[in-house]
Amino acid sequence: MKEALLVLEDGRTFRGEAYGAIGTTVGEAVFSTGMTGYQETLTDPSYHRQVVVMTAPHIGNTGVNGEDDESRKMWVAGFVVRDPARRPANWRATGSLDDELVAQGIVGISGIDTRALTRHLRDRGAMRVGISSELGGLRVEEAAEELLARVTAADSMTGADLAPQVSTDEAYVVPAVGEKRYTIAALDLGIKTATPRHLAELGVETHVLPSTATADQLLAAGPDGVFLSNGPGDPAAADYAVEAVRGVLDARRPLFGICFGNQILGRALGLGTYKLRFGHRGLNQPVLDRVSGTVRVTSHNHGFAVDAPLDRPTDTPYGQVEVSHVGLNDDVVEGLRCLDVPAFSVQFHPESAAGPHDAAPLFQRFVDLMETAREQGGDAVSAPPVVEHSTEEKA
Ligand SMILES: NC(=O)CC[C@H](N)C(=O)O
Repeated sequence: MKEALLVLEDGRTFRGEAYGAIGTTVGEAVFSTGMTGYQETLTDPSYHRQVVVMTAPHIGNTGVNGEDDESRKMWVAGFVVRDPARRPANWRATGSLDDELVAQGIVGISGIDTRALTRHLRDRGAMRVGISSELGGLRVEEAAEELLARVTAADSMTGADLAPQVSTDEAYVVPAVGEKRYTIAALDLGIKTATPRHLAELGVETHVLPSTATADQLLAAGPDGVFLSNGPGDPAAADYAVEAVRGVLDARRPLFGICFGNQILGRALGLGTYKLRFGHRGLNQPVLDRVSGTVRVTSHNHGFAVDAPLDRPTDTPYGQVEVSHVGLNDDVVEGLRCLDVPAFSVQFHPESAAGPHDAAPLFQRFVDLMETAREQGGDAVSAPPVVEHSTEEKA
């Protein structure tokens, strides 16, 4: 076993064993409470520059497979686990997680008391961290000191503009499954593969455009709607996306955003965003859908949130917006619904990769909005329809 070290920016140090690629890495320490779905987590572009601590104690049990990647590669800056599986066992497995981490150069650490580490992050907040498995014969104290210097020199997540680093360089199209009924433009701020796949099943052809696409570029092909994806970094740093969204709102095209997209819509409307102390990352976050009165158990991965009053609609240059969804653990804004333009968004993940399917009907809500726009002809459409979908529909 090769020794490895984890050092948090406040100096707290954990000793463990090298896991995945040998090396040194720094990033923002965050914890995910998902019991499953590590492959989707590792390949979710929203985790770019984050070192993910898994609270589930056994990781790697089902290995990796050729179907569950959410993008072209693993994006996490580092991976922290307690007890890696010694060998994978699953009918879909094509390899072991450990080998895949090595192949993709992801530095990890195992044998960590992830409960103690998570409690520390929960109490003190997300912070910068370093992992190193190249201690170079130094005493642990010396190695920890060296690593701490690298951690405190690293960029913080606040103010980080990361979407262009993960976005596609070239536009591409994901065709509809079966008959094509709608065409949308998707702003790729860090899109996951499951998203266009869900839309495709509803007859939607998705034209994925790079993160820096302008409103004119998004609207060039005359799409039925515009989609804003999830993505890494601080929404306060993505002014180009805010500008693009304002152009889409001006054009009154139906618009749906998720996660980073929710934050960007919020900013486009003039709302602020702020950094949560330790964020929401996991698969079982309860969210109240205030429009339908339903509680949905949802998949989350966010460290920032929109700042908006919960008790009344807010006046914006685009009319009024109300908070449509609220996190039941902490009253964080989890969704926005414009009342005077055809736009809405959620902070969580209806593509549910990984996670429960409770929120999948939101894609249908986007389709309903595009259908209404088509029937009424652009300008007449205002608020997204209030629809009560049963959770079985998509399960
Ligand atoms: N999954 C996401 O889109 C994350 C959005 C943003 N980077 C945050 O941390 O809040």
